[in-house]
Amino acid sequence: MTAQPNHEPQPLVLETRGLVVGYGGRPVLRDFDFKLRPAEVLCLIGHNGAGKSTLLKTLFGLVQRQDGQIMLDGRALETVEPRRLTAAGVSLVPEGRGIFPGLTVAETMKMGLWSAGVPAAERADRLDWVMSVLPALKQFYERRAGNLSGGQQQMVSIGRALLSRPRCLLMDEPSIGLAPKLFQDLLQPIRQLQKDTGMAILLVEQNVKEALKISDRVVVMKSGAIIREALPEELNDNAKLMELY
Ligand SMILES: Nc1ncnc2c1ncn2[C@@H]1O[C@H](COP(=O)(O)OP(=O)(O)OP(=O)(O)O)[C@@H](O)[C@H]1O
Repeated sequence: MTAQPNHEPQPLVLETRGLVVGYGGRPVLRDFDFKLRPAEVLCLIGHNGAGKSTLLKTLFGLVQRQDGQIMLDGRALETVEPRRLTAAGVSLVPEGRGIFPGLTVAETMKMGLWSAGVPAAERADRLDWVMSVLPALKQFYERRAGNLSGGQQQMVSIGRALLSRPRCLLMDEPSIGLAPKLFQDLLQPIRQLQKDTGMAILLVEQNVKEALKISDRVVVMKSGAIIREALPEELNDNAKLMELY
């Protein structure tokens, strides 16, 4: 008997069903259904205050949901907290970079290896791997993070998020404060890594024009709801984007 091809669709990397999240009793996301597919770069855009960061933080367990399900690889998670998500291959590049200005890049990475739970015997190789993805890190490795440019700090933040070798990367406005050229310098290596490894990326961005260049799918949010799903090429002229804002 010949083996039958497996037609089972791959499970979604992350999914929410009926998600409800808010602050102090005021809901931000209501009955929110969302899907992140394997090996895609999904760009999440929308007005300030639409709830994009809230979604990312909730998916990573930094904000607690009030109701609904969060599914990882098709299975509902009982507890959603950063350590559990990191161990399962999800990593977050937080809004505002989240780096300690007084630490050198080397110290930041050392701490990152520890908090990602990388076994001591694998740490040197893991660092080498991150440096192979972002070689520019070597140029300022011994400098204090607080003395670096915005683009360099963002590279440190992304490098730290890669230390766990994630298969799913959540990025909250990595381009904030960066010129378009810097955006591409920073994110093209991540796009390449994503293509090489099949990693899934959820990218929240205000810099829509640059973000669309490296995205496979776009979701537009407004006031806590998804108002449009599209391919990047469907939104690549300003008029179409303006309709959504
Ligand atoms: N810690 C918090 N406490 C209270 N309200 C909050 C908190 N964080 C966010 N909010 C509110 O929740 C709503 C959604 O905010 P969120 O940061 O998720 O939006 P966003 O789409 O990421 O916007 P931005 O692009 O401005 O970051 C906003 O009204 C915001 O004021």
